[in-house]
Amino acid sequence: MTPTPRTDVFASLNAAQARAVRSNAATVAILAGPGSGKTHTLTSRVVYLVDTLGYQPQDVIVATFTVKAAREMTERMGKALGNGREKKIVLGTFHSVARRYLAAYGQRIGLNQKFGIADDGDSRAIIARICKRLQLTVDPPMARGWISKKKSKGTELSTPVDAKKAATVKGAQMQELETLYQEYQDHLERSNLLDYDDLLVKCVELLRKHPSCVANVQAVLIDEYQDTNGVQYELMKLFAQARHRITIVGDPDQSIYGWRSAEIRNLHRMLEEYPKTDQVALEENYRSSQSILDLSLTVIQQDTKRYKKVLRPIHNRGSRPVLRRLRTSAALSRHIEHALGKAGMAYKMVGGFKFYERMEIKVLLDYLRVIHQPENNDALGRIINVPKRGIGDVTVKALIEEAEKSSMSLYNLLDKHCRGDRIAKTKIMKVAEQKISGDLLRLIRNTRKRVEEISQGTPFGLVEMIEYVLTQLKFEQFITATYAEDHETRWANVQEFIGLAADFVKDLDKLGDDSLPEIDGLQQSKEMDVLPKFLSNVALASDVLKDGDAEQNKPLVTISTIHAAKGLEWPVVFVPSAYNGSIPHVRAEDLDEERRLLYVAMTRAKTLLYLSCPLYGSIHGSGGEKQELSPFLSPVAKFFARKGPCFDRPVMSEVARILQRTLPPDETIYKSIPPMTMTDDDLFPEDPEEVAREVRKAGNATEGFAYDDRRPKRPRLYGQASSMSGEEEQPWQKGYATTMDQASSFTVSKLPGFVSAGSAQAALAAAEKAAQQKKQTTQITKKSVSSRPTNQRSIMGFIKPTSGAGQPPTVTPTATLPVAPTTYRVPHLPNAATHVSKSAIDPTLTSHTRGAGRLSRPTQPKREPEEFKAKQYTCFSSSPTKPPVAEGDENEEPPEPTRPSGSLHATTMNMPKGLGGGFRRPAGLAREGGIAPMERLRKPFKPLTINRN
Ligand SMILES: Nc1ncnc2c1ncn2[C@@H]1O[C@H](COP(=O)(O)OP(=O)(O)OP(=O)(O)O)[C@@H](O)[C@H]1O
Repeated sequence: MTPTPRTDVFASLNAAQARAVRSNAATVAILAGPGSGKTHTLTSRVVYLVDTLGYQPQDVIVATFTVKAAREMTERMGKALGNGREKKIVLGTFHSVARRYLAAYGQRIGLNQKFGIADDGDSRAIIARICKRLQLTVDPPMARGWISKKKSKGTELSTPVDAKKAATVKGAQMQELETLYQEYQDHLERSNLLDYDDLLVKCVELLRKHPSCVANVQAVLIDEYQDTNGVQYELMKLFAQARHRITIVGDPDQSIYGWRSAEIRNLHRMLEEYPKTDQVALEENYRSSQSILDLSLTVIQQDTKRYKKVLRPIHNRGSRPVLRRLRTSAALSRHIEHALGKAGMAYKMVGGFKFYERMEIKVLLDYLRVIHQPENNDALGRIINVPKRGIGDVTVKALIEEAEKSSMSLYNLLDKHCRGDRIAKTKIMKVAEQKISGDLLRLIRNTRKRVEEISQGTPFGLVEMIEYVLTQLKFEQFITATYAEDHETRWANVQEFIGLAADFVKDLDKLGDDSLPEIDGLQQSKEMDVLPKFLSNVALASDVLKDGDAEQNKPLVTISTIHAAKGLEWPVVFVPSAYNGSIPHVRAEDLDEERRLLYVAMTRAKTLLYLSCPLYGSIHGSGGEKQELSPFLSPVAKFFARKGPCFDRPVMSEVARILQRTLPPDETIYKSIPPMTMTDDDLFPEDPEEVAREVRKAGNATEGFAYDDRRPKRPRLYGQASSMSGEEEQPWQKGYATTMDQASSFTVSKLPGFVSAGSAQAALAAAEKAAQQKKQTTQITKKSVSSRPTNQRSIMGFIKPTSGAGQPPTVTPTATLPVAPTTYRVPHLPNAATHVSKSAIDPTLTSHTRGAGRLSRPTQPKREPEEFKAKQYTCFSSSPTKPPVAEGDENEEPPEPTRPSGSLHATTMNMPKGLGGGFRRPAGLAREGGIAPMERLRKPFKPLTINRN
């Protein structure tokens, strides 16, 4: 078939990017800083390999770090390749590509083709149960981390760090860990389950023993290479074993997954193992303003051991990044969500609590898992009493033990027993028989039977199956009876789940079958059912594009963990809680990784960057004590502005220029701002302490006086309509799409961790319906021979820490903002359409006062404590205002705040939850002091925040 007309892949590439794309070397390493177009270059290389060199798309493997990156690449390649050729590329996360190989060829290494995936929750539960049963003294979360590290290290790498760590695990404890490891593996095997690490380990085993499975592979390309771990490195080599053609892109400065066994040394390994690697350095940053880039570099350059590299901004200086001292600034996403909800601004949550980890969704998924794989004892154990069937935890445990003793699956044991074949004649079995024979087994049996009948033409797809299960279980009644307070929201989640399943089925058609290409003489097992594909997608999806929202391109604020923000970009970025204890996190083991994390956060911003640090912490997070600015920021704090820019025309023009968008007329920009409203960043004082002192001096520090750092009675700057979303706006369109072209929508997870407008709508509808029902009824229930040209710097700059000679630091350590060399180019982008409209303010807007300088501070009105108390409010990055500390009383215990502080990033200690790790989870709706669910549900645009991490 003749490919359809394609776009010129080189049109959107600079010289270095183009060189990387057309490199003839077998191995190519593109290592560059943030925003330099690594992902864009990698994608373009795939297009070049297929379109120009004529590689068959199905002979190319592309491994990305997230599901979202995989989708975006597919989309971009689709536009460039045409004829749906992108669907044939074997593209996905390491885990999903490994799963595809195991599904197709796993039987060669003895895998049952119908293997399931044990997700994090499953692994945690299995380990905890073994620890309890064998009375092990090891901490289950620590043990789980140990097992995962042992698997993800790969077989080729053993490091001094690991040896040192192993020495700290004493003899007896090591013995326990080994026993636990063995038991855990045995259990997974019996249940025909593979955990995430196993997917990679087993795929390594398969490809070592059966290289023929990848005999067709012409090229392997890896995104975000700095975050690959040992076993992923081995897998990369094995994928490429036929022709050894590998292209990697990465940035050591953005290595933030050390806590998940990522090996920053994989880069050395690759350059040593493939000495002829063509190294390409990309030195231009297309994303951020010069000021943002310069300040981000001052942060990362504090790490003297890092690989230095050049990164030049192509954009103008832009507005100076802001570092705000606020009296309080709660990192808890809940406060931010609340403030956004209050302002009527739509938002989405990324990297938080996973959608499919919500109880009602988990239960449904477990039913589907048992239907697909009845031998999954864990899943069956979890649903045996949901909805309630009168079987307690002790009985469930005893039943699982009984099944393990009888060397059969719990399902088979119960099934045989209830059919009269009484293998185990225990009392437990009798109890189980009485309580479950009626519905559970029948439901599983009937559903499986219906699935088998599909081949005979019965329409019983995934959605029908879910609906059938819901009806049989009377699930809505069960939700209503069990979760009295937030049943509408939970039922709305169930509706959302059905919608996601429907989308998945549609996507299978749209994105194509993910089966592997046929290789001559090699037989593959084919996955015929949608259910196993859906289940593995759920288990492997960490963040997926929600097509609906992308299509509607809804403007949304994104609240995200820093880890989940990796690879993405936004016009404006806020980083709250930049204090010592939050970043670096108080429990962090690797300070350099924490610094890199802050660097990743800062370099996501295109035009405006705000960081904030609270003066005081919370009682739970930091004992209510005075907070110190993050040590990564304190040496460079003087370079930041103390408050944000005033959004006057010059600033807005600069923003438009950097974003390469047309600047809308004043009318559009300021239409939602009430007359006489200032666009200065004066909602909070520059120095909250100074204000407090002045207020006290003025005699307002009366007993019990609550200091308020808000300006009195200031109209809101945001309204229902955002200027960026104005209909008149005509966004600049590039001839290609990259990572962030759909910034406002693509981080919306298809399955986990998001709150979509659909869900909110469904919740509202459900709330309404429930309210009506209530009225009527009563309650129911990476050395090298370089081929690089002379004008390209060596990539070895990444490997050898330099002393600075020959590699001028980007930022000069003076108290003025680092000035860019005059050789910096003012952006010249082929498609840039920066039209700055007339400079005069539209006459109809003359009534708007936009502040141009420092404003005099209004006098703080004297307030009575009770009056203040009643007016406390939560704003973006703020927790409720605390009462003042009277002079002389600074050492006194501060009053207890109402909310604990938390951070929106994971640390080296976040993985083992039992060690106190894990993201702090904002309270659920039902938590005391929270927002009443019904009240939230009744408000339009009121987002849901239930059970989110
Ligand atoms: N040659 C180019 N001309 C214009 N814009 C470009 C070019 N190359 C990349 N960009 C733009 O720069 C931005 C960053 O690109 P990309 O996401 O590929 O960078 P990256 O190096 O992968 O970033 P990070 O490491 O931070 O994830 C994108 O908005 C992309 O459109």
